[in-house]
Amino acid sequence: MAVEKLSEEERKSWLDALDGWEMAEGRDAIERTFKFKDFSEAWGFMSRVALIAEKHDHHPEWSNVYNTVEIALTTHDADGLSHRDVKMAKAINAL
Ligand SMILES: C[C@H](O)[C@H](O)[C@H]1CNC2=NC(N)=NC(=O)C2=N1
Repeated sequence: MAVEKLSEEERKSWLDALDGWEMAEGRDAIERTFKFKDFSEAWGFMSRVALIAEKHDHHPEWSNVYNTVEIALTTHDADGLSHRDVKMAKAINAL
């Protein structure tokens, strides 16, 4: 299903407002690193993100090493950033 990429205007206003997320190097994606006390807390967070991802039908690219979770958001159906990524980043930040 095709989705529109974010326009220049939308990028300026929306991406700035996303606490902690940065543009990825060399690709049209946003990234954020989350640190937790230990693996159990990191995994708990990932479980909650997984439920949000299913609800939004929008899935993160991510990795976990012990207490650290790295998340990249991009829209495969748009081959770049779309409003879906902004929505998802906001929902993750609200956890
Ligand atoms: C069929 C299904 O709705 C699509 O494949 C969804 C699933 N999750 C997705 N996740 C992400 N990150 N990008 C997508 O384009 C995407 N598309």
